[in-house]
Amino acid sequence: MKIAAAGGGTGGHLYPALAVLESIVKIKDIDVVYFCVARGLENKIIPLEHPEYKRVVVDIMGLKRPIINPVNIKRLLKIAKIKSMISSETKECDFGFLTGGYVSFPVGKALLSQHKPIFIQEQNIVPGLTNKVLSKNARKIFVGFEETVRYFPRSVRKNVIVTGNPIRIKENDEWNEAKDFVLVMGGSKGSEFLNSIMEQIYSIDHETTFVHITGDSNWTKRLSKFKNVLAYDYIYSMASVWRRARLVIARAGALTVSEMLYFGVPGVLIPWEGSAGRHQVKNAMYLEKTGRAVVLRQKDCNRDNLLAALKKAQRLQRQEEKKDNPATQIAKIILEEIL
Ligand SMILES: CC(=O)N[C@H]1[C@@H](OP(=O)(O)OP(=O)(O)OC[C@H]2O[C@@H](n3ccc(=O)[nH]c3=O)[C@H](O)[C@@H]2O)O[C@H](CO)[C@@H](O)[C@@H]1O
Repeated sequence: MKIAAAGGGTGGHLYPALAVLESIVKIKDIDVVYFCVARGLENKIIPLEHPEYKRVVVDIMGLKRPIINPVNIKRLLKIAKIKSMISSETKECDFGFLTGGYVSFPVGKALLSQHKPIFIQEQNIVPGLTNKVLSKNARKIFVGFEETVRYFPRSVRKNVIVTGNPIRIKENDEWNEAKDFVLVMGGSKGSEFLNSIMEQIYSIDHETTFVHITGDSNWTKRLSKFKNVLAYDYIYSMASVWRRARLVIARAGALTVSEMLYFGVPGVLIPWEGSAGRHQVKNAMYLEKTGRAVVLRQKDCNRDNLLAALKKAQRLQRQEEKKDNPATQIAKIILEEIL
């Protein structure tokens, strides 16, 4: 059997897909065909970590927001052009697992036109456009949060299953450069805003150990001059990092938020206000409501307010790592449906 998988551009779409695919393959020997965005993170990570997957590179770009934009006509025409290439690849596949992002749209459409079942997974509290459209014909829709269900059309809600977001735990994930530190991360691409506000904190806090993922080699060099800061462009073994962290200061991408809950690490969230439908704000608010984070809006985020938020977050206890990974549950449901 063969599965057509897509979801990428950023880690927030890619890692949940990998977590589920790895769980599926553990149970049943299925070949994976992964549709990658040419400039997406998946096009870099998959050859490194899953050279056995067939990689199909799709050269498209996401639609600009707001949707009514002349640039989008050109982008939609491009999607139409590569339709036949995608269809000839999905012809070989038996079903699809899609985690959103614009590449999932043409792949989902191609599978549906060939009458093949698709399964989708939504990470954010507010679903993305691709998942909302594809949900109408999806066999099952897996969501990270209970609140997400009401954002799907009434007619498809019976197919929505609340599982929590799949957590990617890589085999041989063994980062051990530090322990009991404050992790700083701006999602899978880093955040210029977090990098620069944290530089102000580092210039006065010389005691706390920080592990800071910058997403940018210039920032890594610049922040490495502080003795108590371990700066990285990117880390490939995040499970071990989470297991060793005491607190986190981060953007509120769905996977950051879900990993905080899964690994039991509390922290300060400064949501990226530009996210579609302001979904990061909703992700962050959810975590604050559950008592696992202090939320600081970017407009209020200066050095002193961030220090105060950090102090407040220090009162939140670290919790035990969760035992059940939603990735396993999703894999089992898909296989029950397919086999
Ligand atoms: C800028 C942007 O478009 N962000 C979106 C993107 O998140 P984005 O990928 O930026 O961030 P997320 O927090 O959702 O996920 C990041 C993922 O990358 C991993 N990681 C991160 C840094 C690193 O060095 N190594 C590493 O493996 C994290 O452990 C996590 O699994 O998709 C998410 C899920 O749809 C959305 O909620 C975000 O709003």
